Amino acid sequence: MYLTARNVTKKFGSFTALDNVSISIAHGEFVCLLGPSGCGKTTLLRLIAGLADLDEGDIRLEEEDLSQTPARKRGFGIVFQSYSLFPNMTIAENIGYGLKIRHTAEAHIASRVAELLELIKLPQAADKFPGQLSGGQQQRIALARAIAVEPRVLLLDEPLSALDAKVRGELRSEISRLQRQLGIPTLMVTHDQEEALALADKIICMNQGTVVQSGSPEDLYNRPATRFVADFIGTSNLVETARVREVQPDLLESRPEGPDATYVACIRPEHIILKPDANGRATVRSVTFLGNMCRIEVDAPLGLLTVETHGAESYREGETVDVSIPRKRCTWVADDITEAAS
Ligand SMILES: Nc1ncnc2c1ncn2[C@@H]1O[C@H](COP(=O)(O)OP(=O)(O)OP(=O)(O)O)[C@@H](O)[C@H]1O
Repeated sequence: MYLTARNVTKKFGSFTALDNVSISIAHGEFVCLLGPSGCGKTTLLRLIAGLADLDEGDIRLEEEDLSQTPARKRGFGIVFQSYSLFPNMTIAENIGYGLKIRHTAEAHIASRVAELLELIKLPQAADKFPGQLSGGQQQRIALARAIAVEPRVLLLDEPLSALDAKVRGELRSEISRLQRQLGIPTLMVTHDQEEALALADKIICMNQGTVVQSGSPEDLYNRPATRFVADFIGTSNLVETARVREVQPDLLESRPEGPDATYVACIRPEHIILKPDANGRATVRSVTFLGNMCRIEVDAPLGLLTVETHGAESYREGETVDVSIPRKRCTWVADDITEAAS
């Protein structure tokens, strides 16, 4: 592994913000730290950046212990949520800043800045000031400034969250393209699961100061380990074991051993098959048209289910339908919420 954080613990007074967290990033990998507000993502990023000290554990870059290396010597590029450009410097001066403080020759700075402006598709912006650019453009400049010095790792802290939806989508593609093109190992903090699914090679899902699951976007979506992950990433229908046993016992075949309270069935909305059926045992409660699909709430023997359909079939509120769930589409997840409560 290229960058590792091992058994990292960080406390603020008596509050444990990170509890024995371990993560790793491989060469060229794009890793997202994903989790709800307050779970410790930013704290972990700041420790890796060297902007705060950890209480226990270590952070290594290719086995080199970084504990005594100050932030500016780590050779990392950082982009924050707020664009944090220097308002009184031109765009060219902003991008070249890191090179200038490293005493790079002026001619080299100028050519590197021009190259980066091309790369981020803002070749005309060199002599402008940050205030003359849109939020999305400023964030691209912040990105160019971070990569100007050829960082060993790129750290992104919610870089898209201050932007409106359309610009966010564009910049998301831009970040993805740049990261792949340059191959810089990247760690991005986000609370937006869609963003993490779209960008990451690996998602590290966190909750309450711990890592709850990490893996590829496909792994986390298709094989969530816990109720928390199933709920946080995408939409899930979660059904208690006892209810499954009563209504559709064949779904129990893939269930790991354990008392009823330890696992719940997780069924994704797109895996439920609806059929119009006057004698069906389920009733459509609501239908929401979302353009490329319909989201339908159905009162079914398994409970209130959310179903997504892409088909031509349309449904009306109050209509009786048949609901079926293919056995292999049911995943069993650990009921961490029950465990925590008991
Ligand atoms: N300097 C600090 N002093 C005291 N508590 C802090 C400090 N920094 C962070 N915390 C607490 O540690 C917890 C984790 O904060 P952190 O900013 O890492 O969360 P986050 O997952 O990045 O959330 P968000 O998405 O809201 O930024 C929070 O409960 C926060 O209040």
